[in-house]
Amino acid sequence: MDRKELEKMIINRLNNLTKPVGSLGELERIALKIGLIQQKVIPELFKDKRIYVFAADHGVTECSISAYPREVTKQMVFNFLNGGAAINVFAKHVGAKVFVVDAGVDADFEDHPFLIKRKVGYATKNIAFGPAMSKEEAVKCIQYGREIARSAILQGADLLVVGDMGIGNTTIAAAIAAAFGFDVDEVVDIGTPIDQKTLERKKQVVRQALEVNKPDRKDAIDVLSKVGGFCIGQMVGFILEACENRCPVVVDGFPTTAALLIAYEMNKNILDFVFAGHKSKVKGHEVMLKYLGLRPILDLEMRLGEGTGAALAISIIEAAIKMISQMATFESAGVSKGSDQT
Ligand SMILES: O=C(O)c1ccc[n+]([C@@H]2O[C@H](COP(=O)([O-])O)[C@@H](O)[C@H]2O)c1
Ligand SMILES: Cc1cc2nc[nH]c2cc1C
Repeated sequence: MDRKELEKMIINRLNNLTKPVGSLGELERIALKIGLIQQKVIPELFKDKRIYVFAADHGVTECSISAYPREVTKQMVFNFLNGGAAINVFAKHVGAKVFVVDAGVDADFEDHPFLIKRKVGYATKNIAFGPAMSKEEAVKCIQYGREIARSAILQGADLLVVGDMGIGNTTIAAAIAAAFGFDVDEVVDIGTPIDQKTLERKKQVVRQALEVNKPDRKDAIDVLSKVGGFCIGQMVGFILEACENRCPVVVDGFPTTAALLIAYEMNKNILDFVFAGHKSKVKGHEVMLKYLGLRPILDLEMRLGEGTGAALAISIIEAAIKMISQMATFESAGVSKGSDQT
């Protein structure tokens, strides 16, 4: 069936459910999007929901731009694997599994069933003084991310959430946004709670990173290698591969959306498969989402990362699927149609 025809059939079903036309607002748009992804008028609930938290360290932490020390990245990886982090609690709440990817944490880890080891380095170089990584490393990151998504889908995953963990991630995300032309003042904000002086330094670091590296905004790999990170690069590949295989992806906050920006530069067709799980409290996030034309599902003033906002949004996506698949129609329930019915 062609896309236009399917879209018409889904909208027709939505309008025939026992509710005034359009009264379930965004839930109706979510149901339509999932139907188009699954190519079904009545979409199915997910059978294998997975959250992948990409962790890595950044050389830019040398510039003291975070409220927390670098070793928190490694410590939080242990916390994820032990089930004690917010993402573990929310994942359980929505019935999803959590996988942790070591994309470039400054530590070595023992094997663990939910740890995927794809270390590209122990940390990137400091973007304030030169490129974060080589072009080869950037390409490798994307390839690793693609492999992770491909194997998840082959194993049966039908909904993927992308989460991030890395001290310094909000500086890197802001540098990526600025490299694509967003105003530094618009995208540099508090990530972990820092004082005004540190915030000014963070802005200065981002400006310096752009001056020193001169990333070419038309070349996504150039942006990734110069001002990106190992976790960001793997998220780029992960998002691309999921979307190219028609698997819905839910992005989380500011760092994961910076990865989406790069992925979008590489393939402009991916957004039909992407949901913005929430709007982060970090101010640059809203600007990026507007640019991408994505409406966040939740707005809970969260700024944690790890995939937490996206994980919670799963329950809304599932409610939208249940709405279109389980509600009665005017005909089946014997309810009179109003003048708003088509
Ligand atoms: O997702 C967000 O919007 C978000 C906003 C602020 C902070 N974070 C998380 O906090 C860490 C980065 O904070 P920072 O201050 O070190 O850049 C990193 O692990 C992110 O996952 C995440
Ligand atoms: C404790 C802590 C947990 C996090 N989870 C994601 N980013 C984080 C940053 C810190 C500091």
